Amino acid sequence: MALLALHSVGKSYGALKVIDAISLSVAPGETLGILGPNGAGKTTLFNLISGDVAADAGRIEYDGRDLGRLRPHQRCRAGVGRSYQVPQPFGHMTVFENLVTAACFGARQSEREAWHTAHEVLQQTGLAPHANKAAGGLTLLDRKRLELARALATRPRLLLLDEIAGGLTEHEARVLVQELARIKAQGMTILWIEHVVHALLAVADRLFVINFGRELAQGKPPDVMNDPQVQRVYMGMEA
Ligand SMILES: Nc1ncnc2c1ncn2[C@@H]1O[C@H](COP(=O)(O)OP(=O)(O)OP(=O)(O)O)[C@@H](O)[C@H]1O
Repeated sequence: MALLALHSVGKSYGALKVIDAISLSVAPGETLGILGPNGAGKTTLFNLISGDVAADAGRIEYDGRDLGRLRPHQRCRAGVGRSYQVPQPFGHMTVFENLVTAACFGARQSEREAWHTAHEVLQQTGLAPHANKAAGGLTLLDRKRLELARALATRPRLLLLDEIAGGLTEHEARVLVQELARIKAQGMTILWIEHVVHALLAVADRLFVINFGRELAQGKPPDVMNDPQVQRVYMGMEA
């Protein structure tokens, strides 16, 4: 059974259909990469899954359960963790405190459990040397890592990553990809929006391409990348 399934999900803002009858599913342990031009509706899709925005059509099932009635914090506690395109740490708090907060509120852990989780996630994401630094003073790579770490500290089964490699150097993106590959190898189910295509291709099992809120293509990465419609719309190449 799929861990996440969207059935004809839709969202409009006034006359603008931002998400139009999207159906997709993600199997446990699978990484689905989401591609699409700017403004295609990718972040809105995440907002619908995390509950930041309410769908006005269709059904979203997580682990066989209708997410529709759950508020964002309830979805998080059910195991849906996410990162944001623009990192959103508590800047005045340390990295460690940010992780403890995520574990306490996102996973309902006791303070003791949350400390344990924070230590584990610091190791997992390479942030241990920065544990006592204020989150607001981190480099872009470390802010991206913290965004990933905060999502992991909520103890998700499904991880939604929104442009986690955006703005990084080639080397930094490679480091992040290695971290994500390790997380995936531990069995995490991942939905990853990314414009840095080579980073996405290094981890994704399947790709899903959105254009104007609709599905343009989905399937195995080589098939999708060679699809003439995808090449024309997404990469600006003539078929
Ligand atoms: N709250 C809102 N009110 C009105 N329009 C919105 C709102 N949120 C998003 N939109 C519009 O919906 C469309 C899709 O936006 P979205 O952020 O989901 O795209 P995206 O694919 O994530 O883009 P990018 O790759 O640039 O991050 C855009 O036209 C955007 O302007």
